[in-house]
Amino acid sequence: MAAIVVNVIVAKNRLSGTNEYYSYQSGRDCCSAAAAPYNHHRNLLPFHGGKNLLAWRSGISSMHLPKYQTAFVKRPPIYYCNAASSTTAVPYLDKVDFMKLQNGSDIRGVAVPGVEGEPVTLTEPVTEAIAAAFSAWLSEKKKVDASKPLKVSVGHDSRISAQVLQDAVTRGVASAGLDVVQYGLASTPAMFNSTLTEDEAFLCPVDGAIMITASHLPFNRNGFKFFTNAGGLGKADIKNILERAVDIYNSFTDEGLMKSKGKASESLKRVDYMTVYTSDLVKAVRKAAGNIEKPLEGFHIVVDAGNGAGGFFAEKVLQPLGAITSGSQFLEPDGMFPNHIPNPEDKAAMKAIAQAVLENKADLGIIFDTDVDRSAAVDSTAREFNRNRLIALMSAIVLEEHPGTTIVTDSVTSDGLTTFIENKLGGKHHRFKRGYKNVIDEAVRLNSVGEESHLAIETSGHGALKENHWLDDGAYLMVKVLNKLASARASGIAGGSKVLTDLVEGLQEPRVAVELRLKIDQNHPDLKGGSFREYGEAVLKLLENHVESDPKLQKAPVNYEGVRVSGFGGWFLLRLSLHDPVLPLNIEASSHEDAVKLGLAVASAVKKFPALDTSALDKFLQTS
Ligand SMILES: O=P(O)(O)OC[C@H]1O[C@H](O)[C@H](O)[C@@H](O)[C@@H]1O
Repeated sequence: MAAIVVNVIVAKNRLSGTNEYYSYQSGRDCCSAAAAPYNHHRNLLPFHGGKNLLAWRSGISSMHLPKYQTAFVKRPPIYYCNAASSTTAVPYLDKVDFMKLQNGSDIRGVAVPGVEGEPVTLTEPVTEAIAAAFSAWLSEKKKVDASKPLKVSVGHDSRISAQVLQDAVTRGVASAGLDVVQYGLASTPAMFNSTLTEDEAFLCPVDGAIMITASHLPFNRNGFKFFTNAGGLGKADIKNILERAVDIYNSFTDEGLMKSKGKASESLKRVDYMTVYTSDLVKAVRKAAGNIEKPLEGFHIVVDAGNGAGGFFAEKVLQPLGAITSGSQFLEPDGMFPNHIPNPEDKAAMKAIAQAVLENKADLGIIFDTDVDRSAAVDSTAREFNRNRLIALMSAIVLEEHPGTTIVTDSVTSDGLTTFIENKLGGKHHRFKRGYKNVIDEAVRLNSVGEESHLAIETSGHGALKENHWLDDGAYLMVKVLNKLASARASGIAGGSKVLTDLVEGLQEPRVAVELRLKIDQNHPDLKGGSFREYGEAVLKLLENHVESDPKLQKAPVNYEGVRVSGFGGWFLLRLSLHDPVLPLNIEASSHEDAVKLGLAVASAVKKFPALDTSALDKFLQTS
């Protein structure tokens, strides 16, 4: 249970039965500040839009925390009158809408209190119930041999709630009778990989894996991704797990919760799995370079991990391969993300790595998102390989190895990319839907019906290759880039990252490329009790009708989501967000004027929907 009393976070420590208060001040300007005294919390410096940040943590090992997160203040307990110990349902557990925690094929929620309007949804008991539900789901999927319990690996990114949630996940899995192997700080792809690795010394392969992450979302969020050796769980399985979690949560008793703590300590093991995973990456580069020990000797490559989990790449992958990594930045895990959002789609993040490359006169820059399933790069002149350019680069590499293969991408890729893949590289571009799971599943499907595909990749920087078990792995994408660098040099081509830049030569890029996100107000009377999805579909239908009656616009002949339209030398796509009550609008054109013409076509349709917040579009149309 968590209650906010005069802005101070009060959280019940279920196991000790006490409530604990913690507050701390955070933000760039206060890294060295100790915890704010209880009476002085109102005087905290403004942070994140002027809000005071107060956060609760318990049981977080200081090992994983940067200096300003370690100074928590413990306050005397307040006892709730209904908090008596019980062997029936636990009375202080909040009512939780588990189904709202589903975010496509992930689970996401708020794990840290203190942000106005964002109450904690991912509490320890909720987490414990979800982990127990996954374990029950897994036991049903796999044939359980009673003499050998199933094994589940658990890892996390750098978020400040990671340790608490890892402990709760451990209790949930153990309470279901499964063994738990904790990896600590890990990447999402490493967790999937642990279901495939054959190495008993590292207790692998595990039967299931749980990654605790909310990718690039703000510090107060967290979530879970689940894997078996068949890949990441899909939407239907996540829904099933959440339904199971409701029942488990509702039948929690104090006694049961105490027992799960005991079981957790009995069935828990810890393993340094990242060593196995990183040595596999190193081996892959060495093999591709003809078994040279240090194929990157002399290359200067800087890494920007954005204070996420990707710092390992410099020391554990690049250095053993001989690369110089000085100037690498934000490698230390810090769940407050004090430098920039760890997201290769973010402009500030790309600017930071580009600057680091120039300052260090490096050959290449590599940047990861928080949990390392996404990545991007910059060449020695600071030219970015992200979004369409990353797809173009990866397509060039993969099509050299597999001529004519189909490249599956998300829906917001540019027309120039299609021309590049099909005319310059001789491949086939299959522009599918947004969502990394969607593109991967589509590539797998194409192969199953006889259409060869070796790469599924999104503009977001998610990418998976057939040769790597369709594992969605930002680090492996970079391994492919490194292979190219190393093999070019082995065949006598000098010039560092120029070999990469040359590979995307000829890719036409639009002068203007924007994404405007139009929010649907779910409480607006115009929804007439319907869902935001139905409302969004109605907007799309009307837009489609408008387009059909306008001779200057042409609907894309093949399109898998939303309304994609060409006109004025550019294109737009309006679609429903995968997760949010939002209609993202992407526009690309060769001039702002043409982009505005496309935007006006959308505006004339969307204006008829009062629950749609079109201010982002209006603002775009007003700028000249
Ligand atoms: O539909 P949107 O709101 O733009 O979100 C789409 C994105 O959602 C998540 O971040 C997924 O990891 C991405 O694979 C996906 O592309």
